[in-house]
Amino acid sequence: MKEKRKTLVKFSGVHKRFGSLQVIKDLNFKVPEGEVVSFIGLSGCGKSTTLRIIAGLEEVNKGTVERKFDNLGFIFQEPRLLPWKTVLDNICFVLKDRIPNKVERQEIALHYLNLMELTQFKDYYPAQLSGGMKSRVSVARALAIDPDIILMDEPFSDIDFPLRLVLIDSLKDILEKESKTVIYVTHDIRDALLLSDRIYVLTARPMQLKEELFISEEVRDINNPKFSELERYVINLLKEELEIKRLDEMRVESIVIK
Ligand SMILES: Nc1ncnc2c1ncn2[C@@H]1O[C@H](COP(=O)(O)OP(=O)(O)OP(=O)(O)O)[C@@H](O)[C@H]1O
Repeated sequence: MKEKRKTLVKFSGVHKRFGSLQVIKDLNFKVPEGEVVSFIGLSGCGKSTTLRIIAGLEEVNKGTVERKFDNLGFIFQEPRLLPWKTVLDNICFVLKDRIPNKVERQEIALHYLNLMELTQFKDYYPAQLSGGMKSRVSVARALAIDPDIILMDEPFSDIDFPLRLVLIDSLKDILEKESKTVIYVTHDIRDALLLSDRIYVLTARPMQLKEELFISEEVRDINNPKFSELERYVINLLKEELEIKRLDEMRVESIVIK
């Protein structure tokens, strides 16, 4: 019998408003330990808000949020690196409390920089890096901390697709080997299909779950015809949501014009 995994995050009937703007409406989902779970939805639907709620940075207006983890790593949409420290030192800095030995800290940092194809830039300062390189440093930093759960908010959006494939491959390897739990937010369907065990497709705002998809190892391969089939399927789900959003906007405009 398959071992039942512990649930690290569970949303039950969650609602979130900013003033009069209802962003999340009756959202229900769970994130089991050891899974990579992606959230795919249109821009502005409420994905980052959901991550911020999981991280305890936002309160909800209604519903319950269960969090069964002690520490988390948060990779924000904009990489938050210390500008006065080199790439290597940015990572060593966050390891200070856990790893007292400096050489050991550097070894861990270099291991994750290598995975993100950044070894040759270890002595650069953040201002000398491109946007995509900074994002990769923030991914390496979150992995190095070894948290119970990692929240990733579109970390690869500034990176061209061929390099993204290489990085996603490295990331997949390490996530599998170390059985990490990850919540990955993106509007790139291919990233989500390549990385995830489970995908939550979201509706346009107010955000709800539109569909839950389980992705097998076999499908997580860009050369598998089932990959393209599933990609088209998700594109169509999002197109439906775009239509609904447009109709809603037209309705609001016509009310304003009246
Ligand atoms: N602190 C806030 N105050 C007011 N409105 C907010 C706040 N944070 C987010 N919003 C609004 O909530 C909605 C959802 O924002 P959010 O950043 O969660 O979307 P998203 O799905 O992550 O978008 P994207 O994919 O473009 O990053 C947006 O309309 C945004 O303007």
